[in-house]
Amino acid sequence: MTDIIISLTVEDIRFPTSLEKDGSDAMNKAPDYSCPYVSISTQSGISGNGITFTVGRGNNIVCEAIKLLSHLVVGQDFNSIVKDFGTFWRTLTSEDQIRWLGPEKGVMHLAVAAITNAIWDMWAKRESKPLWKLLVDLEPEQLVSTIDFRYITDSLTKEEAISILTEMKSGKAGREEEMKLAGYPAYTTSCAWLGYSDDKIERLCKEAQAQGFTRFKMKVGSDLEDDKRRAKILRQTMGPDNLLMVDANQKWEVQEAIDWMRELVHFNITWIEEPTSPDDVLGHAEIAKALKPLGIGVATGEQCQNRVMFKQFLKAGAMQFCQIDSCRLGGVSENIAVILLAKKYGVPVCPHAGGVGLCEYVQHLSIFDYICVSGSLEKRMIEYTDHLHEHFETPCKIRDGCYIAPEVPGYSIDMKQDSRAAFCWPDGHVWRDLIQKGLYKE
Ligand SMILES: C[C@H](O)[C@@H](O)CC(=O)C(=O)O
Ligand SMILES: [Mg+2]
Repeated sequence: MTDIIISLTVEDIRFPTSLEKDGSDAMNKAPDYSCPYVSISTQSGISGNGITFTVGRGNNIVCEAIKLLSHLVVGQDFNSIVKDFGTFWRTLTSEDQIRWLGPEKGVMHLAVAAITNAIWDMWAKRESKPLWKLLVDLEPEQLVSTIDFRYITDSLTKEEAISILTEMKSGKAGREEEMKLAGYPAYTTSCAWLGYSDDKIERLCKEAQAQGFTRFKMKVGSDLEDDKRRAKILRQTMGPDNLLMVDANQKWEVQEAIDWMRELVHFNITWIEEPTSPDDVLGHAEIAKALKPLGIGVATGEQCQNRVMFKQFLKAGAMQFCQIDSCRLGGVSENIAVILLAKKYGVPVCPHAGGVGLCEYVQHLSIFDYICVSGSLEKRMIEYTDHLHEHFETPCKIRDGCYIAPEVPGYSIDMKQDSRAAFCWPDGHVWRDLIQKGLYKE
């Protein structure tokens, strides 16, 4: 039986997070967490929502890119899509003329992510399962059929992917129980955005510890003396045994990254994230080699364009922590491809979640990773940021510093109608007020 997709709409939703410097870092000094919000529905009345993430200006361009792709979605049979998701995914990334705008990178790939995330949400809702559970219950062959293996077969074939998933069937039920009871370990970035004062960092770190967090990330890269002072505050507040990660958001040259991190080494740092350009595989490899004797790994991925780039980072020893991004990669299927690649190369996956809705999303991916692919929590944790959860119908839940497995069907991204109306750019009343006060320009 067919179930034709009859509509795809997109809204430009933005939050004025830059007013409080929430989300600020060395490269993005004043981000306004934003998302194109896609809604898709079928003739039988099933619907799904999806987002991708931007930091404000340009969100409208991604909305336009989504509209440009919509003719490839509307009119398609939803049941046929989920039967052969990989083929459908390729139609979105390989449209004869639009492909020139990527391929599989930048604005067009963000658009693919929003659309396919919405379709996965719709699929999970139809099965009355949270997305992670849909993934866990799919047979290896069907799960693998959602992936486009083009350009990665030299490193991971369909057959290898199926055998990884088949081997990991053993112990799945126990791991699923564990995720429901104890959850997946998290770290918080929310104490130490670059624009926060020293007092605020100390206060937020204490509050986060009281909530059960033992792992923290701090933004670095603008001024070395500032970084040392802030790292000292954090270390003193969190104590010597808790984990500290730092994130430079692409600020440095390769040698500069190595030198800067040598200056911070005595703060006992687990990883340096995005030390340099996200495209510089060999540069990352050089940094990783230099920092290995200091016990510091390199983490990257939030701006890693696609599975092909991840393949190179993983093969070159250029990332010790693989930071998949639910909205930068082309949705769930491409994230699964990278999770499988990471397993093959023995690199732990620690998803990026600094942005609106990303915590809601990546919890599903990591829980699936643990149950079906890695089977391990060693060196693995999901980022948590404490912003904007109140706008979602089913926000992620953190207990004792861990994400608790979601129970509600879908991909946890339904945004409240009131929030969408208030924060719609530029006509939502929140934006109208801010524009009128002269704080923003249309
Ligand atoms: C602009 C975003 O807030 C970015 O700083 C997030 C990020 O790098 C992270 O969460 O990691
Ligand atoms: Mg980062």
